[in-house]
Amino acid sequence: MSEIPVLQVEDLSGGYSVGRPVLHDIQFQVNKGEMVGLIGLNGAGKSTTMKHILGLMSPQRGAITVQGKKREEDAEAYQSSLAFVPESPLLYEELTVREHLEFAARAYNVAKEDYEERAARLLKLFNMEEKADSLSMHLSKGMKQKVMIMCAFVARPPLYIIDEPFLGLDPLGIRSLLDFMIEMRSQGSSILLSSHILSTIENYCDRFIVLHRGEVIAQGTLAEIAEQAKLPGAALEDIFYSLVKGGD
Ligand SMILES: Nc1ncnc2c1ncn2[C@@H]1O[C@H](COP(=O)(O)OP(=O)(O)OP(=O)(O)O)[C@@H](O)[C@H]1O
Repeated sequence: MSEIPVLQVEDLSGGYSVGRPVLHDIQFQVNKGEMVGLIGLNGAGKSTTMKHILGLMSPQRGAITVQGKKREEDAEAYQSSLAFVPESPLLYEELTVREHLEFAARAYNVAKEDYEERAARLLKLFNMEEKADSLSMHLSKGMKQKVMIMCAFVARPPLYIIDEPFLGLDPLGIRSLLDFMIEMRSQGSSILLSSHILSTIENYCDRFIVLHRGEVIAQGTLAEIAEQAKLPGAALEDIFYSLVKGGD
């Protein structure tokens, strides 16, 4: 028997006002231990899809399940199964980096020893040891983004929802993030990642979902979407360009 998907989005339609959906019958899943890239032009509906998954918006039609459960069935279990890294950092100005990590660990009921080990490793990996006791208002933009990323990874939920994480990160930070995501995936975590940096995610994601004007116009492995675009062997950027042009 196959395992239930960690995330299942079924026939999702939704948007910001009733009668004017931005998303139309979105259908995809993320399985255990998979990293899936959500790609699309500005305004395609990537963040709106993520807001629905996070429970910040309610579907107008369709359903979303995380580990087989809808948010309405058990909001606490649903919410603790996922961590979100937003596109723009949202931090408490008067808290230090370490206090943010502690706060995240407490919210996800992480045991003290696990927290200490994870926090030390993340601070080192993201080159933030020297800033651990700095207030977040004294951090650079990229450092703030690193705090959001570290808070998600300190929690270690089964599912990560990561919205355009590379903007503002330096090349070392990008590499650290990619390596860490690979490690989490190899330990069975699932990741839904949106990014415009197609050449970066091309070699890291197991599958891709191409959103265009609120619809999924293609999905599958690189080889599968290349087939759908009739461009076997092409790079993700060329496949994407061709699919989006064809979708207009
Ligand atoms: N708060 C909002 N109120 C009304 N409409 C919105 C709101 N946020 C986004 N939209 C609309 O929803 C559609 C999808 O936007 P969304 O932010 O999901 O796109 P995106 O794929 O994440 O784009 P980007 O790559 O620019 O981040 C767009 O038409 C946008 O104008």
